[in-house]
Amino acid sequence: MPEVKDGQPQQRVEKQQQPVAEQRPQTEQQAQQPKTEAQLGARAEPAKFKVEQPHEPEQVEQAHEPEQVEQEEQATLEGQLMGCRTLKTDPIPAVDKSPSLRVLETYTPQQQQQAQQYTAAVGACTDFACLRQANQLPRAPGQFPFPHFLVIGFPKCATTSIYCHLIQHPQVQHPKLKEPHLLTDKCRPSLSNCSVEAQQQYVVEESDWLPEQLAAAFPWLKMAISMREPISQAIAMLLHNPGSPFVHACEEQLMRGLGIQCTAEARAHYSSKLRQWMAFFPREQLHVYEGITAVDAMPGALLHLKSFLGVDESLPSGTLPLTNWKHQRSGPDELGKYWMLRRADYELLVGMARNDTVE
Ligand SMILES: Nc1ncnc2c1ncn2[C@@H]1O[C@H](COP(=O)(O)OS(=O)(=O)O)[C@@H](OP(=O)(O)O)[C@H]1O
Repeated sequence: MPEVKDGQPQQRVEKQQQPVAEQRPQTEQQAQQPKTEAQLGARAEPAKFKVEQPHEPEQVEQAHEPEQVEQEEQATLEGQLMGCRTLKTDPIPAVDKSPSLRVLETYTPQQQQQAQQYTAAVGACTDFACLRQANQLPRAPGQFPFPHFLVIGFPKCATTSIYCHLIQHPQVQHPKLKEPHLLTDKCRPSLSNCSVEAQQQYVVEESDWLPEQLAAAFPWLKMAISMREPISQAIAMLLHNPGSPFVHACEEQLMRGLGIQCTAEARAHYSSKLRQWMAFFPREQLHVYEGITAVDAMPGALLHLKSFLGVDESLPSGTLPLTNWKHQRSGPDELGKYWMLRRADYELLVGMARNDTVE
């Protein structure tokens, strides 16, 4: 999970070089690869909710020459941006993150020491109990407790693009992976029982226990919740992996124009999930935004998101990249056969969406 450092130092000691293969968790192969049926099924289930979770604490790096550190940081960023290409051939341009480090110069030696000690303590943790203890340490001005925010679901609501945008923000300390899969059902029923090893098996995207546990462990946490107009969200869910048995099972309905039964399974069921998060987090810590996938609404939605997170709204840019879109994952021919949406089917979908909204 990105840790926002509100105008405060990005601790270079937190950076850890990885082998190139590990640096590219969201490469085209991985980010754009169709997910397995189990993954798609899990997303489609009403009880599931996608969570971008806290990143594995990074180890303290050995001291390096400043030039070498700079080169390594640039290489790391380029590695991460590999999975954030707008199109297969157009990488998102890297931005200069150095201005965020200048705030260090305004700190007194004691504040610098506090900032470094806090960052090192948090970075050395391998479980939630340790993290809770590290968060008792004094922090430098502007230094947020860690983790500061989560970007949570819903699936197919441009979360990859949001990750790609935020990892370039100089005030955001981001996870190495977009979805680190840090929490697994081995954590149940208590996050404090989790070791980092256990947490890495697979995500528990379950809103029945997670909000309560997270609120208890990190009461300051801010939650950004991305939503999308429900019809295109459901269609995107269905076409996440056109070659999958899940889609084949629905093929007849899809060929008729996205049959109601299949689409019903793929729906996000926004309200029931949101209710569970709202039960445990105060409203001011929840930012629910929709329309970020709509051309007209995107700039405003992006500004509001960054304002909620407490970071400079103008950085790294005012535009959300377009990543992980269906035609990038599959050829247009493969998808094309599913685009014969008839008026009657469309009206059924609208009716379903309206019911969702009423609910
Ligand atoms: N900037 C921008 N504008 C408009 N639409 C956008 C943008 N960025 C991502 N998207 C669309 O978001 C869909 C992918 O969402 P996710 O990355 O959250 O998908 S995933 O759940 O992580 O697989 C995917 O939707 P579909 O193409 O309908 O599948 C993307 O096209």
